[in-house]
Amino acid sequence: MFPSAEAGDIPNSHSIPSNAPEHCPGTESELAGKADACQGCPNQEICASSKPNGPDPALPYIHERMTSVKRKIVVLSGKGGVGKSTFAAQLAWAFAADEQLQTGLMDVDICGPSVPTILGIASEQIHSSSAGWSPVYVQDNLGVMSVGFMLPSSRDAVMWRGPKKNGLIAQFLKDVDWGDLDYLVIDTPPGTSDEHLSIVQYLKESGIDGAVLITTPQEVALQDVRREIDFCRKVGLRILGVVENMSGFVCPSCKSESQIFRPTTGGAERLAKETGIELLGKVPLDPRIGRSADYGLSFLDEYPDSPASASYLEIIDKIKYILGDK
Ligand SMILES: Nc1ncnc2c1ncn2[C@@H]1O[C@H](COP(=O)(O)OP(=O)(O)OP(=O)(O)O)[C@@H](O)[C@H]1O
Repeated sequence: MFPSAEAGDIPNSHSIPSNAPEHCPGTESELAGKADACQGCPNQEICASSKPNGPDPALPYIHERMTSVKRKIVVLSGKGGVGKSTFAAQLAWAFAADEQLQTGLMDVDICGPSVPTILGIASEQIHSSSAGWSPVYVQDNLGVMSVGFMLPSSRDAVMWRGPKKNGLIAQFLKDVDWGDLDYLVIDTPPGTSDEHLSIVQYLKESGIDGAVLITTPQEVALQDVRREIDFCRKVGLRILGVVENMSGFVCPSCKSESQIFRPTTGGAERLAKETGIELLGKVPLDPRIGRSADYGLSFLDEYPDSPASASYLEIIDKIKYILGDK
């Protein structure tokens, strides 16, 4: 059985102050307070005087484990509820549709793990062996790891502060026996918090291939995506592109499309132009996506001919193309 989530190292947390300049190296960096970007920053003196902690002892183990993962893709969103976990699941399912490809899905949304439900494996538990913790397998070539598997029930809340969350993420990266993976999709909580910084820090050496940003068309969601873009740029995380989710409603009967979020529809297009980031595509609002997720079924398999499936597949093809895998 799975060892307690309490166990393991508690790595250093690091942060970028909210009033940090562009290209802030972060308070844990050896360059804290000393980089060009720090000149004139109100935090410069504090950062320069605080001794950076030594390298995290988990890093070499993480690097060793991650050498057997070819591609690591992080799924981000500024706001909650925009469909990030649903997209991460479809992405993993689509990769795994090719039997030759080994895929992992890691859910680091520690306080709101929805991946086990979306993949229909919420009642599963994690087992450990001498090789590490075994992911839960949805099918032979699709393994999943989530804090959701460690909770007694889906009603139980995880109330952890940053260092404890970081400790679990380090364990997911170094102790999970993913085996050789072609793709590791990492689902994150909304916003830019400890979990995101940990992932970036822990995978710095092995490298993250890119981030996919999910948004809905409303301006409030787009504002948060701008912050997410700023975060990615500050930490040097490559952005593969933006996906506009719940973008219009296609009636399943008459196939006509209604713009639910008028007049802000098209916001992701504008944002993409404004920021020079690729708009990977738009996924329409389709109530069957929510139903499939609630029943733990792959929407792509259930409704392969739907406009939403066509959009998902087009977006996933673009991601593969950008990564040079197509
Ligand atoms: N295109 C879509 N059409 C209809 N429903 C959708 C669509 N995308 C996602 N949903 C539904 O919207 C809800 C929120 O999706 P999801 O849990 O993936 O969001 P999230 O961004 O990961 O949220 P959080 O970060 O707060 O966990 C779910 O019920 C999901 O089934």
